[in-house]
Amino acid sequence: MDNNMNPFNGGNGNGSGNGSQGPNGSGGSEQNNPRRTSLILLAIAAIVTLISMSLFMRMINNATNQEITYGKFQELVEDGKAAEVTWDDDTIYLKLQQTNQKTLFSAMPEVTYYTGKAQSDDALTAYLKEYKVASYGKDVPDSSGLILTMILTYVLPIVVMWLLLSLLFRRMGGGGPMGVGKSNAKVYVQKETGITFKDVAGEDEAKESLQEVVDFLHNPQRYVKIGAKLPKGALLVGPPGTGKTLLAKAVAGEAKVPFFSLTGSDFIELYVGVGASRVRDLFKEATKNAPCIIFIDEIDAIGRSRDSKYGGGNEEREQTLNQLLSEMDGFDTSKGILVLGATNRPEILDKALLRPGRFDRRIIVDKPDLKGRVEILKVHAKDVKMDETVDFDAIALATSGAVGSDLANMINEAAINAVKEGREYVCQKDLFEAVEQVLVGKEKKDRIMSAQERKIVSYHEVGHALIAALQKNSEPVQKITIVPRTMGALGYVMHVPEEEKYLNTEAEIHDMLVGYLGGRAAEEIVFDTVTTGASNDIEQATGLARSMVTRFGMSKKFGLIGLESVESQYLDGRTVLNCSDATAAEIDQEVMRILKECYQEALELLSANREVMDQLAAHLIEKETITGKEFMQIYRQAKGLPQEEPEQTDGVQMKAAEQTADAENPSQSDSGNSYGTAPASGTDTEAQPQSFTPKPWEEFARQQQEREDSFFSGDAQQPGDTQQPADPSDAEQSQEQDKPWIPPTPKPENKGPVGRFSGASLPDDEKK
Ligand SMILES: Nc1ncnc2c1ncn2[C@@H]1O[C@H](COP(=O)(O)OP(=O)(O)OP(=O)(O)O)[C@@H](O)[C@H]1O
Ligand SMILES: [Zn+2]
Repeated sequence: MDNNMNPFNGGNGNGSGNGSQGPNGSGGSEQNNPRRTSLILLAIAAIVTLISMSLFMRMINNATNQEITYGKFQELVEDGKAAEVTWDDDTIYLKLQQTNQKTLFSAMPEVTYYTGKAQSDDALTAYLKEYKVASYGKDVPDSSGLILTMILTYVLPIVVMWLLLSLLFRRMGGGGPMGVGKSNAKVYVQKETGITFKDVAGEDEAKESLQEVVDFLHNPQRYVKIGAKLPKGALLVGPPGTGKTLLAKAVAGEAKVPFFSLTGSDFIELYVGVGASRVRDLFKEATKNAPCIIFIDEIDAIGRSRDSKYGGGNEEREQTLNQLLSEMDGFDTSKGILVLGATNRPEILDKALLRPGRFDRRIIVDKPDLKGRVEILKVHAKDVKMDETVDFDAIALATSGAVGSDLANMINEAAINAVKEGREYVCQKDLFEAVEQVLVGKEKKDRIMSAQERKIVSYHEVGHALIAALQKNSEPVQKITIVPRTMGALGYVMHVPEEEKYLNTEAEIHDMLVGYLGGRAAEEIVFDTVTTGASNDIEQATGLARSMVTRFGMSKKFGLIGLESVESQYLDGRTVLNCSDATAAEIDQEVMRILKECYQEALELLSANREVMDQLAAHLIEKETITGKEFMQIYRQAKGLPQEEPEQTDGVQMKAAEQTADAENPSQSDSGNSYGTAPASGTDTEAQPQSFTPKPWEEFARQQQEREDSFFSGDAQQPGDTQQPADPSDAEQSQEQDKPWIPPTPKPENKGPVGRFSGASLPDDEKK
């Protein structure tokens, strides 16, 4: 529920395309060993075969050859029983006359008799001639032919078999029959990657803790002299795409030591025991190369808790983990081996892995704040040509909740957009477009919507925007559009916060809820019927309202009770209820009550401003997209307010930023009317954008200006609290891209809901 609100958490924000994975170094020396072993093995196999073959041949020989005395030989010859006699240097061989009689044994080979040769060749020839026995001197069959046959018959098949097997094993990824269990760790020395702390923007605290480690690797003696020990391991923890892998590489780069990089799943193979032997191998190799860094990415793949709650009980994984635990105990840190791990799910790691002496440092690599985002944008914009309109502060403000990989992706999209339009420099408009692309997808220009559907969507979006404008606590509207997007939104309202926020007040959340429901309220007022387009709004509103009840202690009925806790704070922010079924039913009632009240309020606000709404909608239908500035102009005019920009308000009122967007997606079936050809599908609704978390209060002033000049600085997001506190729940609707999201909440203090959407900027002045 709630957690999902945060679109950025939703996983779309994951890694940018840059290869963030470990480096592929050259295969190290370990390659040679398997090859040598294979050769030795082949030789042994051949020798064994030959020996056993020759033994076998000798046995057959023994059965067919029989030694006799010389006297017996003479007797056989003289009796005329000999059929043929041959001899070599010192032996005479004799075959008997065939008996013609078929016996049981006739299939047996003929027996050859042999005896020592006592005469010279000539004498023997003469002697045999006398008895008319056929004779051939030196005509013994020579055994070399036999050996050749043997090789062809027996050794060749063995070799062929060996080759086939090796091929098979290699296919299976084991590096030859003997390669199973070798670690795939690639050694690469930092020079090759050239990543240093400078390439990692934001994340100053994480860099600081890692800096100490680097220093230790540089001068271990200094620490050893005092008696300090290098931490054995440090665990980098944080949401996907925040730069954990990048940081690990930067540590190796800064320390200029070899860097062994593996992913947790590299250890696990088909056979039980392979993982453990890979771990052993890895540490052996690392010890040889000390000082060095071992980096295990996605360590949860092997470090998952051994109890069954998180899917423990896998023999291979347990063995691998046990081996890792004992290796980490075993190595001597004064040699300078540091194990870095990275994970998005620290909560599922085995406790034994986290205790001091193993991964004793936990380094949080969280979503970047406003300043961090500006820095990340700058790092990635280094090699991109930008013109003078580019203002990273405005982009950063609009992307609260975005992580490093999202921002890297946005810069790249912007550059691609500029090229598409034939420009040589990237301008601010490209960047904002890229932000929207990442949040809500590209414009879907080929979707033709019927006039009626366009009208419905316009009123729906205007409903959201107008509520924002009428409320005090909403974020300013940056842009309203009814151009459908590929991620499902049929239209959306983008809000940009005036400043990054870490907390949301109850009033802000309430206004946010009313804003979410404003789209549906507008439909009901104007068309007397409702469509499926509000599904995402409803989902967002429900999640937010639920978090108010279960996590923020904002319901009178329940008071300050924690009814839900967040389970995976860095990934989807999933929550679990910790209350009885009866209470769960009451929670539902309470959520329903809150939503009903908010909807009622939205209906009242919009009904009271029906004319303004009609004017705005007419304008939107005609233009398709209007900026926040245009929106405010029409709004003021319709309300008879002075046109100038309002002053800034004091910092106090911060609005959470959020955007509301809605998507409408109507699936036809549902209530939606099916007017249009468009396939609207429900999908639309949901495109969720990612949400970024909001940030601090810096810069109020700036924002307003930006707003004014907005090219259109739109943005969407609401800010929730930035850091983790927030809950997700509040996130806004996804569909529209504007969702606010709430960040996961780690710290209690901050949990705020997240941003709100709607706030029109103007309202302040005019406040309803
Ligand atoms: N703080 C940052 N500074 C500069 N670039 C960043 C930063 N964070 C992320 N990036 C960009 O995002 C890319 C992906 O980051 P990285 O692979 O380090 O994320 P990760 O935290 O390891 O993610 P995962 O948990 O999904 O493995 C980097 O290659 C880099 O281009
Ligand atoms: Zn909506």
